[in-house]
Amino acid sequence: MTTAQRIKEVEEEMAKTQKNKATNYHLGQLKAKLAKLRRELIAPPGGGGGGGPGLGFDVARTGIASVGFVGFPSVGKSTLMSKLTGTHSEVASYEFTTLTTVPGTLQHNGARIQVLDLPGIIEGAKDGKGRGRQVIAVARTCNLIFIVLDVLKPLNDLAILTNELEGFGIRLNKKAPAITVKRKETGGIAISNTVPLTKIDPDEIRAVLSEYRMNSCAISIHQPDATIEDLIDVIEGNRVYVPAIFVLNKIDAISIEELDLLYKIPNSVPISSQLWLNIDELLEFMWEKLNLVRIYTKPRGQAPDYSSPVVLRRGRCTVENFCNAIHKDILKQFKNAMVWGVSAKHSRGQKVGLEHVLEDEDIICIYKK
Ligand SMILES: Nc1nc2c(ncn2[C@@H]2O[C@H](COP(=O)(O)OP(=O)(O)OP(=O)(O)O)[C@@H](O)[C@H]2O)c(=O)[nH]1
Ligand SMILES: [K+]
Ligand SMILES: [Mg+2]
Repeated sequence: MTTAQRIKEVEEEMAKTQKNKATNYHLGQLKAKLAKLRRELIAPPGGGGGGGPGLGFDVARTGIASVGFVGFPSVGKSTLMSKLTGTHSEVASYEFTTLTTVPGTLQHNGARIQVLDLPGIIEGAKDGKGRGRQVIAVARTCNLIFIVLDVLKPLNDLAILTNELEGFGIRLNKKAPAITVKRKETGGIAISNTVPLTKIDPDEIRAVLSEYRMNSCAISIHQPDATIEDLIDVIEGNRVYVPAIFVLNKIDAISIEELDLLYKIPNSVPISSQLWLNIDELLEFMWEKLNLVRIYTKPRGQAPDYSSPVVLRRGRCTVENFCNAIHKDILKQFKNAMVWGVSAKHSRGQKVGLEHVLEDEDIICIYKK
């Protein structure tokens, strides 16, 4: 039996098992089995798949961050990408016009952002239908995913696409679960929680641990709504947590009343890529989700240069990161720096060292030895 067939078997078994106190253990086992099978698809034993060479389309990565376009065929991904970046990507009314990754770049708030137009995917993509697995493998490496949807049937399509990406270890708009798992040599299983748990059952936890042959370990849960899926994610460990925007395209085809309803979908932006409607809102939301930090450089005794910020990623935006982003030799000559803006303690500025964490739109002046 192929992995895909075994996955299907487990899924069928899950579908016919009613969820109650008595079946919690069994369902926990099945969920863990499923995760282990899916792992074989993400990174097949013996290599040759997953994030490794061969799977995914090779594109040179440029810019400070990348945005990948995922969606069903003909929802307007290439129309949007071509107009956003000025790079040509074939547009046509037939499905599967785009057959490979088409990269383009976009300048926004002084940052160079790579945009990856991808082939359309269909249900079953993660299990090997069409080029789906290659598309999803590229999406896994992006800093932001645009899920492009046809405004006429957004919710159903969104559910299918989210499920496809989840099957490949991608979690959209989610934080890594606040669960720690410590494996031990002996001592059995210890489960502790710092908050009351509402969605996870001890039987399920034991079933999952047994399925992973983890007979001695300490599980500690710090999140009230933690689920068994969250625990499995932590045990599997190869999940990526990627922000996503649900781009509802082709609003030129619907009425204003219908448009009002769409605004209720979280993380979504309605647009028309063809008539270029509401693209400013999309770009603003993109910027917010990318979580980038702009730093303006101020030469000694001069005004700051607001025209070309150094753009860093949040989480990697210390003064040291800033220096490295300019030139690797700067670190050797670094004495200290003055910083003005949100990260500075005083409005008149603060003298800081390499470990100081910068904030968006801070101004920095570097002093050399
Ligand atoms: N009405 C309307 N049509 C659009 C819009 N954006 C794209 N289209 C049309 O939708 C069709 C598909 O557009 P593409 O940009 O090729 O779609 P795609 O998602 O890249 O398609 P694949 O590469 O085949 O997956 C074309 O006929 C476009 O002209 C829009 O905002 N409104
Ligand atoms: K198309
Ligand atoms: Mg296309």
